[in-house]
Amino acid sequence: MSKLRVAVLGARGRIGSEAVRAVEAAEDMELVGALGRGDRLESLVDAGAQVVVELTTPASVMGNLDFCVRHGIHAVVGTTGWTDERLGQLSTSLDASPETGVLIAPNFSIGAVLTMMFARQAARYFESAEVVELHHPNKADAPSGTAVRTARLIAEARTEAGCAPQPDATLTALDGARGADVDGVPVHSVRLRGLLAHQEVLFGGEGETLTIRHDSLHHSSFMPGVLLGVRRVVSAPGLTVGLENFLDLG
Ligand SMILES: NC(=O)C1=CN([C@@H]2O[C@H](COP(=O)(O)OP(=O)(O)OC[C@H]3O[C@@H](n4cnc5c(N)ncnc54)[C@H](OP(=O)(O)O)[C@@H]3O)[C@@H](O)[C@H]2O)C=CC1
Ligand SMILES: O=C(O)C1=N[C@H](C(=O)O)C[C@H](O)C1
Repeated sequence: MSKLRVAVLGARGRIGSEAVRAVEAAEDMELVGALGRGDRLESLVDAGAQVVVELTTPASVMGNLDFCVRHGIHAVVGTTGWTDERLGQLSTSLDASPETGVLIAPNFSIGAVLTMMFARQAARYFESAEVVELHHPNKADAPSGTAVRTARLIAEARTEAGCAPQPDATLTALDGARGADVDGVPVHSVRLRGLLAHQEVLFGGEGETLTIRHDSLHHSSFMPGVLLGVRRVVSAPGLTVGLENFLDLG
């Protein structure tokens, strides 16, 4: 069987360099490109890349994906910064290239994906829900893409179930004391030397709380998800948001 021809964008970054090693080690893949800032995207076409793994910055990702979609190169995207407007823009460009697949994965680690799924499941049963994400201090953005996605899934589940808005009678004395409001769910960001990527989802009801916690302790935690995304995106045309769509979660 022929190997999948894969290129990594952001190849010298923290997660990109790990992805380069993971693709090189995968028996069913061939690394045909490892691009950093300033490298020519045209080299992806010259190298015959079938799938790009996009791990750059929110400022670069849209331009890179525009190029990939226009050239029929599938993409597995871990880069953050996704708004409804950006997703709409990407969907529109995919309409013109209907055989191309793009996976946006807010988090590639299986534990983080399960955290999001469990949080969505729990959301309707508790009056209160808050998300605390904790990351290394070099992270480019806050809140994390994972935390925003988690909060949105919680909010959607609560709306579908007809839940009332969360109780909160606090008068805040300082801006930011209650975190960022993501569709009615407070999201708090911690940046601390020594950490990598961590998240707690806190639920509260009458006389009880539930905490779901996930810890990524090394960038290797994201690699099985990256490789799964690469293998599956080639037969998933259009836009897929969330690695859970490629997992059998029962
Ligand atoms: N979905 C997931 O599971 C995960 C997602 N992420 C996300 O991935 C992204 C990268 O994170 P991280 O590796 O920590 O960040 P880094 O800053 O370590 O890496 C980003 C890399 O992208 C390079 N870059 C910037 N613009 C371009 C471009 N146009 N073309 C090619 N390369 C470019 C940067 O180069 P230079 O340094 O020269 O600017 C840098 O080497 C973030 O959005 C992060 O949140 C991270 C971990 C897991
Ligand atoms: O920048 C990181 O490190 C990470 N970014 C992603 C996010 O913003 O959710 C995924 C993971 O949390 C690591």
